[in-house]
Amino acid sequence: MKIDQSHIRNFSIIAHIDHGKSTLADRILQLTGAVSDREMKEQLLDSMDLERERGITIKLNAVQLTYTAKNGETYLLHLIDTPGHVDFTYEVSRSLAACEGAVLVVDAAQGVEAQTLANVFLALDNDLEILPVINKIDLPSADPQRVIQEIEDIIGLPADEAPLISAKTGLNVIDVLEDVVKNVPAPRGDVSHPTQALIFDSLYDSYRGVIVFVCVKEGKISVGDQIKFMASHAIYEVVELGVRNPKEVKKDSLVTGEVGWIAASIKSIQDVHVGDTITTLSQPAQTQLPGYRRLNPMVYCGLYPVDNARYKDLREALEKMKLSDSSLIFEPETSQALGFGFRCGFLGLLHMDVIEERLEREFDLELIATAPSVVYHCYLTDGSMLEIDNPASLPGPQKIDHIEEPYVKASIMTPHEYVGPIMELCQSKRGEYMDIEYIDDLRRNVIYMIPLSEIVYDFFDKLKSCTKGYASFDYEFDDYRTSKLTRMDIMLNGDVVDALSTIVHKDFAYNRGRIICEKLKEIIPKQMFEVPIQAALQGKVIARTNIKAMRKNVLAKCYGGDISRKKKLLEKQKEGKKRMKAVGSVEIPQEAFMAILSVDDD
Ligand SMILES: Nc1nc2c(ncn2[C@@H]2O[C@H](COP(=O)(O)OP(=O)(O)OP(=O)(O)O)[C@@H](O)[C@H]2O)c(=O)[nH]1
Repeated sequence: MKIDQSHIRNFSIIAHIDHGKSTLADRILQLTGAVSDREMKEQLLDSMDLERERGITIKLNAVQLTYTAKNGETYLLHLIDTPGHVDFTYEVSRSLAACEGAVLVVDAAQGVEAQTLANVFLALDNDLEILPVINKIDLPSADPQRVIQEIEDIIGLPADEAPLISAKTGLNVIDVLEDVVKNVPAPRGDVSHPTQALIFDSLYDSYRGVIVFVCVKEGKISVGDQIKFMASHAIYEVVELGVRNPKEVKKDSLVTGEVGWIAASIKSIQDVHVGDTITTLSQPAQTQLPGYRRLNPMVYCGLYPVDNARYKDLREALEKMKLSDSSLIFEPETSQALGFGFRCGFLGLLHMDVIEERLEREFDLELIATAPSVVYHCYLTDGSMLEIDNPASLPGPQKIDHIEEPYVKASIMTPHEYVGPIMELCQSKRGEYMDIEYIDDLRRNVIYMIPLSEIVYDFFDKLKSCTKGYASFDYEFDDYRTSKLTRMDIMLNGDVVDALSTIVHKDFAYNRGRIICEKLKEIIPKQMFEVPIQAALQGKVIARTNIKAMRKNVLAKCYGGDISRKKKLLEKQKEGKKRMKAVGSVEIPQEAFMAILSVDDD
């Protein structure tokens, strides 16, 4: 069936985590008959195990649906799934750039939350028509009127006609589709123009090479066309292309307004970047679509195979992972303690966790991860600047003029009764007070400038515990500021373990040093001999303890993750000795490398 461009609707669903985005997507797939009820697996769009387990959406996916509206006309809908977490902001933004509209799902019991706002801003940046939808009205605690008022007051969108739905039961979901058909504009491009297709995702297929997901903004792409990736200048011939509905369907061409996949025997993984523009050599475009940027990772850590012989496997796994995730970066690194591995850069902490877990699960690797670090700007006395993403590579103090660290602007949305504890927490993390915004009678938005390195430590967990999980947190990079920073080394049995070095604020160094030594003492199992643990600043020992007692329960306090992280830790712990690394004469378990994170300064 041929459907005219005026009857195409490209849209995303955006929401704060857990407000029901995936559930709504499932219902829409069912309603449009894309999947039969029997085929319906819960949360079909979230295809990765890991996502399902964690209940977060990481990968983008796009499906083509046909929908016959109440006006009797048939529309072609492209539903583009966006990842929901702040770490994936760039991918969200790119996937939104492929759309003309966004369905904004707001939980009728929770109301507007931090990421609701963040996503709305991204949608506005991309000039999208935003359609609010109130979900979970089946819940006894639902208060749709209050939420409608919030959407109008906080976001400034008219919401009195927003569909009131239950994605769970399917109630009124059809109204969402009617809303999309009526209010989302058709794609604007022209099929006779030079071709411009936006890459918003890619994945690696071992038979066909890299599969690229695109939205054709202008012109068309056909099987056999020579295509060019405008940022990387690479040229390939299209072997196959098509759409997903959600099964893969092959087609002869993708025309303006369509969203689909392209296979072109792409073997070089470096050629494909999310956000880049594809054009054809027969109808070449002069300019790229706007918005492409290289991503700067915010958090780095070292990843090492437990078994050194698997270094090559780790490299291959990272290369493959990079295909579906252009924001991952890595380069070889060696550590005296851990051998050969990679320094990897991530967009944020969740991103790091997810990549690590996928590497272990999908590639059957056992990894040791070092504590995450941010990127410091180290200004030397000769006037030059070094970017330091690994504490071990910080030069000696006599060469350093000053060091700058990244600060983020943190917005914490919270019930008003937790404002006090949150301010105390932020203050203890070297935060600088900016503002408290009044949202409504019950809620406030607390804004602080905080060093990213403090968030990399145990900020999330602390925040959760001091607000009983009621606060939601969002951060964005602000700028670099000068701080009194220094490297703290940890010595085991007299040897510096490079993978345990951290960069710390001088005022906190003594306390942290002491706690880390204590913590390592708990975690590192008893050896055949007594092992001194020391913390040192520039060669000067500031804390010391000895390992000799029986091993204690590692879970008690180490690496204060949330429940799932603790479980992960427990599992790793069960595997026991396997995950040990012999460092000099001392066996160190994985937890030790993370323990330096969960340091209580109080
Ligand atoms: N009672 C009720 N529960 C719902 C409704 N819609 C979704 N849920 C539940 O809310 C939880 C979160 O729903 P998801 O669809 O996974 O939320 P999401 O926004 O996709 O979450 P992320 O993928 O983490 O961003 C699940 O347990 C759903 O079963 C609804 O209409 N009513």
